[in-house]
Amino acid sequence: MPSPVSVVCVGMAGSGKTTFMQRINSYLHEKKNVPYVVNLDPAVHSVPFESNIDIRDSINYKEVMKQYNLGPNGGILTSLNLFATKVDQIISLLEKRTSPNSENPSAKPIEHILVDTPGQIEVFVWSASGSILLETMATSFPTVIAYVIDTPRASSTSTFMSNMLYACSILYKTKLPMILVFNKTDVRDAEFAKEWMTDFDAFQQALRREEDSGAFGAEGGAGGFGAGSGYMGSLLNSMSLMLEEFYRHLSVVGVSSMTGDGVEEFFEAVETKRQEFERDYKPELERKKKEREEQTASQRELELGKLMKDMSVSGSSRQPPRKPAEEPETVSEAEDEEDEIIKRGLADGEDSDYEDYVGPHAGDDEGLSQRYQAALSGSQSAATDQDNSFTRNPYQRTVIMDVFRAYTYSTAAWLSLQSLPLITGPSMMVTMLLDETRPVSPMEIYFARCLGFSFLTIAVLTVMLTGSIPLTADIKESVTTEEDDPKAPYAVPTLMVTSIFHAACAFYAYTWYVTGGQGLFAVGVAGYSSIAAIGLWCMLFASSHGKISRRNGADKRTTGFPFKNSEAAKKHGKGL
Ligand SMILES: Nc1nc2c(ncn2[C@@H]2O[C@H](COP(=O)(O)OP(=O)(O)OP(=O)(O)O)[C@@H](O)[C@H]2O)c(=O)[nH]1
Repeated sequence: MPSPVSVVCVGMAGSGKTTFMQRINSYLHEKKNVPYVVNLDPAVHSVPFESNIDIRDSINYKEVMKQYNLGPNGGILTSLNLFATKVDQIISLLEKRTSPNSENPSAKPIEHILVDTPGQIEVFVWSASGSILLETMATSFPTVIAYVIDTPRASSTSTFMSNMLYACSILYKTKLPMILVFNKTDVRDAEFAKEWMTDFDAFQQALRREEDSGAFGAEGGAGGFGAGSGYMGSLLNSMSLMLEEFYRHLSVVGVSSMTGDGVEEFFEAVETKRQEFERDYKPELERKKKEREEQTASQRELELGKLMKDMSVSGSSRQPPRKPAEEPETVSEAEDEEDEIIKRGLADGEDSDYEDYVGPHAGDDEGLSQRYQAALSGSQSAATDQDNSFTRNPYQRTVIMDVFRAYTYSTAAWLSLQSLPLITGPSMMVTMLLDETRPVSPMEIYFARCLGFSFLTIAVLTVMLTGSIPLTADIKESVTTEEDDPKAPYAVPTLMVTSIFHAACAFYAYTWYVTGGQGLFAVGVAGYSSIAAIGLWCMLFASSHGKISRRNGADKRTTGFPFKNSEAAKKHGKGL
């Protein structure tokens, strides 16, 4: 099955992009070929179609303007920049939504992703964030640019040429297949434009006609700025010749977003361009992607080498700091200098400092290098795997799981510690806790032992339910607190219940300590509250319901800072 094609609509303000998007969206719905719609225009007040991803849900354009003290264009640009930081999430969401539904294999897969862009075309096409969004999209899906042109306004040779130059610049900037959509054909037929693009003489004649009638430079031949300028005429002439080659790379369709005329033709052009993308653009994109990956890998090698060298000289703290005037100017200079420092350090016998500093692994460069390699390659592969983003930072996961295990073991140890005297010497324990001197009743002994056994049971259950000690030798990988980790589904509930238990016991022991003043209760307060604190930390950082996102480390209580998106909040409130 071919992968879904992404259609990015760009065009000058008022050319009819949004109306066109609405038309192609409803056309696809009619054909029972539901598209996935993305709105990247943060400034649009309302869109006449339902968007699956809307920039306005996460970014409040007016707040951005206010907070950063920007004008409308700066506001749009900054909003796009902020949104571009989420490009990984967007692409993985698109990939997930457009992949076949395993739960419902008969459901028709999504074949089109429609993207609406801001009316300020240059803000999108010429900004870094626009490039990032487009490039990332194109590496995942065949991507086609639909450049929407206001046909009635392009009916004079000069506005037509301006539009073509703009289209040409977009083509060279994005390097993606492009379809010219002459919109509003219900007002003015696009045949003239198609003719001008294929027949140089026809354009020449139109130019001459405009010059002769003194209507040069205005739509519909009404005269205008620069009318009759001979220089402009000859410039347009030569430009039309120059653009001939460019026209050959384009598909041209006339569409009326109002009546729906030409939409079918547009989708035929999309299919042609999709095939062109697969044939001509994809290999080039993949070549570039590979090149970038190789570059990143070699850069990493270089950094690793430098890191190893840094480690080699890290013990030489007695080296005088380098003067600013001695700063190396090139990478090779810097490397030569580092080699020099290493040699000097070793000659001075400073490798003993280094050994002290690095510890037992000193000299085990290969092993160390391998460990760094593993850490670095781990972070690289995770960038493409959004849904496993918890695995993005293996170091962070290890730390979290270590604390989690420390919690479960200390819970088990603390409870076992209390259970031991209760089981082995119940009479002694009861006597210690009695205010009066009297023989201990059998009932008291029974309950004291029962309490001891209960503590021991909770201790065993805690380590088992959290998977800290797996029940089967088949579990080779360590257990996580992931919701979808089948190895320990009760890990998080056990964490919560036991943490509440510790907190309640700590409070109870505290009240007894305050009223009775017995030192044993103070020990109870210290023990229970310390473990409860670790449990709380685990609930915040290790649990799936934590307030701190394990995905990106964001604190969900302050995500609205510095500006809260009240519109999105309202929508979520309504369950939209
Ligand atoms: N007659 C006619 N009018 C159209 C057509 N398409 C759009 N319009 C009108 O053109 C105007 C601009 O349309 P929009 O869809 O808002 O244009 P846009 O490019 O999204 O505008 P910005 O978001 O401001 O850049 C509206 O008044 C539309 O009704 C069409 O095919 N025929």
